[in-house]
Amino acid sequence: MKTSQEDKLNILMIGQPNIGKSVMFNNLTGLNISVANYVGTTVEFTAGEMKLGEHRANLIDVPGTYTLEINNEAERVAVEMLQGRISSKKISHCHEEGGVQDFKIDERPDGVISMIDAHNLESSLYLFFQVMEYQIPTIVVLNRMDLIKDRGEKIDVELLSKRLGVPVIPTVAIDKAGIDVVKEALTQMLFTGKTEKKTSDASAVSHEYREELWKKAEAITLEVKTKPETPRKSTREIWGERLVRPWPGLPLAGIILMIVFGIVVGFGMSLRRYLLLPLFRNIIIPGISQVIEGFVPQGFILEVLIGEYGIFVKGLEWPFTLVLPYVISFYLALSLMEDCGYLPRLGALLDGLLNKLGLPGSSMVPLLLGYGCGIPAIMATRQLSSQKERLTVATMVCFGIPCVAQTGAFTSLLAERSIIGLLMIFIFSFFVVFFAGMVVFKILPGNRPHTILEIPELLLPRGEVIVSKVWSKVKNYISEGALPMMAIVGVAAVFYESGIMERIGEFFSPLVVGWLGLPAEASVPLILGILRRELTVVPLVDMDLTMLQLFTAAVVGLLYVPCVAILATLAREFNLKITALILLFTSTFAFLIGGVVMRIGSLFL
Ligand SMILES: Nc1nc2c(ncn2[C@@H]2O[C@H](COP(=O)(O)OP(=O)(O)OP(=O)(O)O)[C@@H](O)[C@H]2O)c(=O)[nH]1
Ligand SMILES: [Mg+2]
Repeated sequence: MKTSQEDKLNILMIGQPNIGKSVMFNNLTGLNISVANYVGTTVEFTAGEMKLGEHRANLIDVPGTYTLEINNEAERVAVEMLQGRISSKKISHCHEEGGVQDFKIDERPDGVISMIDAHNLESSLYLFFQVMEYQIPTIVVLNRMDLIKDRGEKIDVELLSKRLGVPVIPTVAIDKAGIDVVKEALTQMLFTGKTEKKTSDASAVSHEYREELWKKAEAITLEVKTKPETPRKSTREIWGERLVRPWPGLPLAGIILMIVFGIVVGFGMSLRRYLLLPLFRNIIIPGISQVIEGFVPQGFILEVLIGEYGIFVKGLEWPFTLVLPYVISFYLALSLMEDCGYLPRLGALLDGLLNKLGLPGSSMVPLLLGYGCGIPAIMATRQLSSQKERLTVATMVCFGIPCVAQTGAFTSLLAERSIIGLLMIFIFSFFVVFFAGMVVFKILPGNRPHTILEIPELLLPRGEVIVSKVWSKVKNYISEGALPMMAIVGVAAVFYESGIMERIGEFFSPLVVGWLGLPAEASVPLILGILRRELTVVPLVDMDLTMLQLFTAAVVGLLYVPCVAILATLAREFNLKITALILLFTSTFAFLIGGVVMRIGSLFL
């Protein structure tokens, strides 16, 4: 085995989507990768190190797949992984200290953890049989045993193990139950058992063959599973079903979304007003300013550091008091919806609407992720089954879905002046996204493939998961959002103090002043916005704008180009031509529609 960690063995964890692989991965490696209650959380392979007694091994969390028949990108890479033909770039290797490193696996893995969902035994077994064809030493982890108990069902684990011919370990990953036994079984398989690898390229996927596998899975399920005499449904299951039916699902969805909006805006605003703003304005910024004044003489440098637009004034105020409160409130709301399994239910409810665009309900997840950040959203489109769907959803995300930082900026900009204005921006965004999706889907060649929407269990959200998710997003925002924003403000401060900003303003003034009706200084955010999306909006907070100007600027900011990081993701996931087209169309439409909004608005306001 040639790996970058020469002496370590590589173990793949393979199973269906949303059955707890990533929770198990975190338990086994002590790392903290993202977990969510919907299909397709893991779109990249993640590798981490696992201690097995005195040995160490690499564990690789493979994104969930239903089969190994290469129906989509995730399945293709899973197969390449089993065959040991994967390029290093696709795997992010996490360390306990944090950080990600390139990792390489160019031979067949040494072992497989085939994760099986106790709750969905039959279809899990189908995948298991396909994994077994690669003839790699395998153990089965039978997860979500708690859900079986809820229903009053039983699984004969010993008999299952006998039928499958490999060790089967029952677990409840979220309660860390069974983890030690999994480690023990792995140690046995890898270090005391025979790990000889036979070569095999399993690709026998004829129709008859698949039928045969299904029959086998069904027969074993019938044999090992006992159902209670009077099948009972848990309250969770009953509500899980109610929420996807139009009645009472739709009205409840309305209420839930209002609550979410309330949490994001209300909680975020209170955090800003009562905690972060006073903290930064009255304590942190004056404190830093005092220290800097102590040893930097009056002049250009002092102005860049602590002048009106200085690095330690706006450079702290914008990221930490304008955006951070909403990063916290948004991820709190999203994590709650994610963890309890509500997101895909929303997808199912809106399936009809999405179908009108030609999109499956499952595209709801990448679209909603886009409200956090466009990058994971574009990556999550990998789960969609055709290039046409992927591109449609990616375009929708780029065109009109504000990222969380931008939402924070919009809220700070508009909510205090007019909640209706803020709501209108979101409704407007919704229409733009819908329209962009419809047009792109029409233009692109290809048919609508048939897809099935997977609805996960409705689960009670757990406090510690929510806290750890929000915390990891906040850490991520500080290192990848706030610090770069400070640096950009620093550069802008140099331009501002040296008078270059004014000249840039003059240059763009026909467009910004003449067409959009904004003051000349508003061209600055448009330039900064290419670097970070929220910067199209944030600087406007400190300008003295009318309501119509605010709204126009917000519309331009919303439709304006995606930030550089998203452009890079687009280029990587699709290609340069598509990236360039998206860049061209977003910027053209932003100015075009911004001007039109201003003209129509001035008729009324
Ligand atoms: N009831 C119950 N829920 C579990 C268990 N293990 C995980 N979960 C929940 O199942 C959901 C999915 O967990 P993940 O670890 O993200 O699933 P995954 O298999 O990695 O999913 P993909 O990355 O989409 O393939 C989360 O909400 C978990 O909290 C378990 O043993 N019992
Ligand atoms: Mg996962």
